[in-house]
Amino acid sequence: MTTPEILATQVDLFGLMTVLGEHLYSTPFVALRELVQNAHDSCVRRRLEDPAGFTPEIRVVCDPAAGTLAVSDTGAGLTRDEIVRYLATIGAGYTRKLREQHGTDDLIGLFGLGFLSAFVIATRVAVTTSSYQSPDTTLLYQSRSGERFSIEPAAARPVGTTVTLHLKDNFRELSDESALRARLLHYCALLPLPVYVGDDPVAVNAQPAPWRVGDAHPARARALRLDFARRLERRFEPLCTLDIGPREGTDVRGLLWIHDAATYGTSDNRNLHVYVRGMLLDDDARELLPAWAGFVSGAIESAKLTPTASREDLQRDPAYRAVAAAIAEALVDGMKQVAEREPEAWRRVLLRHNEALLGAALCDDRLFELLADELTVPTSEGDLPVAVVQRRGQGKLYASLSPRGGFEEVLFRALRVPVVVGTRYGALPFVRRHADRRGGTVIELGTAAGNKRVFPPADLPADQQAFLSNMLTRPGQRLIAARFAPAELPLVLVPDREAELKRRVESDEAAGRIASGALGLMRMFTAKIDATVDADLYVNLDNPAIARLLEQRAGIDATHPGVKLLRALVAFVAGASEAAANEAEGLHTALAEYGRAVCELLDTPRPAR
Ligand SMILES: Nc1ncnc2c1ncn2[C@@H]1O[C@H](COP(=O)(O)OP(=O)(O)OP(=O)(O)O)[C@@H](O)[C@H]1O
Repeated sequence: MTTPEILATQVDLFGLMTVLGEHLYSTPFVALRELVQNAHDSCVRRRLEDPAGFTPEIRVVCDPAAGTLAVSDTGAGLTRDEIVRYLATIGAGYTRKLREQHGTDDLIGLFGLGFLSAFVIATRVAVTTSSYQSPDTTLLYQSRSGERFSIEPAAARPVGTTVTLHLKDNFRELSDESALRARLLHYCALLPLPVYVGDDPVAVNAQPAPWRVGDAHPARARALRLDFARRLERRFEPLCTLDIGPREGTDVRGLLWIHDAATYGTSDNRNLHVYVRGMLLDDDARELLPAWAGFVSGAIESAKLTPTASREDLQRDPAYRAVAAAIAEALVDGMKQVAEREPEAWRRVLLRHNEALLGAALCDDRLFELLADELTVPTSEGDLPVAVVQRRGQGKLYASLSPRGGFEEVLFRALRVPVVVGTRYGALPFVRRHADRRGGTVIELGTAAGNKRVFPPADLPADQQAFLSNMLTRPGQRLIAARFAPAELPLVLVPDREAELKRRVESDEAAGRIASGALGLMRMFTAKIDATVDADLYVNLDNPAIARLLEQRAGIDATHPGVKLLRALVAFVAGASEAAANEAEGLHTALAEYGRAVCELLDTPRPAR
């Protein structure tokens, strides 16, 4: 048996850097975050190991002319041995050891990788450091690629560390102070230690997170929250804020805000900043917000969330799910509170996000209860609350499923009853839920069941039925005798939507528009549709003109001006429907017939009164 050869795995540092720079982090700029985080951890270390007279401070200074960026801290510093063992050893760090020793939750570093990301944005990295363990010694670490490095004595400095990056050309914007400040504001908003930029005496994170501030006057607390939201929100003006307070089973705290910009039902402008131990981990954790909350942004912190190695994503573990559940709860509770305490803001929320809220109310029963009387649904008479639609429909909620104004419009405009536009986002399900919860009947116009309710059929002897049919219908129309309101409306033509579809699918034109496979399938379906009737003509027996027509039927034929006028009316009401919209010819004939009938009536001497 031969002894196996034992070899050490080689690390291609250049390859590893490419993975880090291009794949592990969403943007190489997060190197800045990593350096600030190291400075923070170093201050925590000093507080634990050498607290006497220690004032923690982190300062980030840039020099646009030189293209450099330097992150300084007053932390523990590093000895020569520590530089080699921790700073320059990938996957190792003192931070992890410190956490294990002290069981502290304050430290951020975990993986021993972060420092490496500096080489993704810098051509050269220089670190001057003086350890509290040997304050008389200052060392300079330098490296171009992270692969090889030098250590040499340097001019004395106070205990602490300064990491200077000579930025690559494409990352030079970090040497611009305002760009730097904007990024730091996001990264460090919740960091408990002060982070200064340049020689500014005020820290970028001087304003504490609102949920960490003790009891403030309600108006001041509200202003603080809005101010915090404004600083973090990049796209929208915050309209109002909602607190995420402590809840059982999770440590999540934070703030949500509703955008002061209109959304549609399907708009998804969700955004969530997630901080873990004060550092921004994920600036787009939208999945933690409920899917219906397309109009909400926020910032949260939780020490229970575990970052993935990229530290820009979160592990989808039970803690993650608990945080998501707590956020959803807080959002619903928060909306209730805004409704109660901030009527002006609430009015704006409803105005801006009515359509999205229709969808939201369907996803959460408590939201439904909150919003049922506040939201409006689109109707033929404009946007109206469901209760109003119901009142004007005398207890019934009429909804149309047709995308364009059809017979429903003619009929219901005559009745002055609003019809819900059932094809718009959330409208019909919301109305149905409303009827379920608050009572009421939804009548879906255009469906067989709906039509039966709107036009209750009436008995008519066969000969009278045949007479009306001969006088008023053209081929393809079926006459149905009915009694319906308003009595002033003599007839309504209701196109058969399935027959309409059959005609469209089977037309030559469709062959060009629909992929042939799909067309074949659709034709199999439409072949079963009886298209001999393409519209039902509901004739209103309660209408005086129809009643008179029936009374005088013995002396009337199709040339009678009264019949011509009614036939023209059929064409006019058909004109409002989609099917007939293309039948310009039919409308034209009807207009001519209408004109002739009027002339005949004018020419007929009126009986003396
Ligand atoms: N500014 C600093 N002051 C003192 N020590 C530092 C500093 N920066 C880095 N170090 C040391 O170098 C080690 C490695 O840093 P690195 O950023 O690579 O990893 P980490 O911070 O431990 O973990 P993570 O990859 O999760 O950030 C740290 O654990 C710390 O011991």
